[in-house]
Amino acid sequence: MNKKIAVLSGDGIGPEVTHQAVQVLESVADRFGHQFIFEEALIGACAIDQTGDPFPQDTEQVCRNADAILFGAIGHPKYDNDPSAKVRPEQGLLAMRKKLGLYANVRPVTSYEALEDKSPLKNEIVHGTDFVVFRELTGGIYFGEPRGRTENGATAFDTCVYSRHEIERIAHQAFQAAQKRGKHLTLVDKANVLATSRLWREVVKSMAAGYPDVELDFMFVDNAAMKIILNPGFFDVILTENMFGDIITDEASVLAGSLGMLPSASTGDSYALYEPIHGSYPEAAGKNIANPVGAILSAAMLLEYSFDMLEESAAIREAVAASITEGIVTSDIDASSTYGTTEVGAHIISLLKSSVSLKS
Ligand SMILES: NC(=O)c1ccc[n+]([C@@H]2O[C@H](COP(=O)([O-])OP(=O)(O)OC[C@H]3O[C@@H](n4cnc5c(N)ncnc54)[C@H](O)[C@@H]3O)[C@@H](O)[C@H]2O)c1
Ligand SMILES: CC(C)[C@H](C(=O)O)[C@@H](O)C(=O)O
Ligand SMILES: [Mg+2]
Repeated sequence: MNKKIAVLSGDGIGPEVTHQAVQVLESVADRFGHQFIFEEALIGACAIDQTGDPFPQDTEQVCRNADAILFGAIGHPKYDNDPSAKVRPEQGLLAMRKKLGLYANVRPVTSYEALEDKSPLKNEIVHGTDFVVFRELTGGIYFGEPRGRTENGATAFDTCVYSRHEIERIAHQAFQAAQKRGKHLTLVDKANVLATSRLWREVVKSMAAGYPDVELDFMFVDNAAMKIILNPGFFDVILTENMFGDIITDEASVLAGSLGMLPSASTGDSYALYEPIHGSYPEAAGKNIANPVGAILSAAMLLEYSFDMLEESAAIREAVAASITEGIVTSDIDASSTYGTTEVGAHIISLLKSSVSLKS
């Protein structure tokens, strides 16, 4: 198959981990007889430096022309530490999500048996963790208007807005995912306080009759933050709004071993983008210590979701799991490890090659 992939590496560790994901995709193409054409484009702080715009028109066009988009991470301390900055890297990411209509962010959370002993949590808690978070990505407090400061600057305000339509379209996806998995959907919200959460509850409840085989329950986000760590086995599919989903998935990454482990798919009606859930981890940039697994597993999601290449994506997941079992991991997973980003990526590729040649 011939496919065009837009590659937006971004800032900090973004280029390092994305490079490993691209190498993995090249290796898949080689072994399975596909042709992937990669087109790079700027986003985030590096785009501001070169064009003044965190999501330039050229980048948008590259995304629209591609069959799928692979994204790294954006963000730079010079903006994080300057609250008065008018243009920020994060605006590029948010503009991209909004303009491309990427409303459903799917974040799978799985634990690895080989990492249970290294977890700060007890083995029996981490063991068998396997749930997926459907995070709404283009609404809520991230985008609501009005937002800003009063004239004298003494007060700031953001607005959380959700419409029935925005809730329904992602809720259908979460119900359908639950039907294919453990048939259990949990809506995480703050309906005891927020009007938007009460609308989420009303809409999702009204849809439940269409999915009679799915058990639906509701949990307040503060309780969910605790239960995810205490009893992750309770969860199968979590559906939640934009900001709650952002926060609980960083927390959930502890179950997988590190924030560097979790991949995601950001999908809409016309485009799909794949991104590790972590940020640009500026302290690690250029040091060859970032965990590339979240980016590599995002490439596996890309093959599965956008290209329907199930065998290819499974091969990547198996190679990642085997590499972890062999202890070839970065230092965020095992502090005594001497393997860096490139060594872990190269090892996953070597496992991928040998597993494919064994099968053929
Ligand atoms: N999607 C994105 O592009 C995205 C996501 C989150 C944060 N950010 C941006 O990234 C910058 C840094 O933010 P932050 O420090 O809060 O979040 P971060 O995700 O970059 O890093 C937080 C911590 O997670 C760990 N970590 C993250 N990725 C890792 C990896 N691949 N391997 C090993 N450990 C990893 C590190 O301990 C790090 O200190 C900010 O500018 C922020 O706005 C961007
Ligand atoms: C950088 C930031 C805007 C972004 C978000 O909050 O969505 C990030 O944390 C993420 O998880 O992708
Ligand atoms: Mg986040």
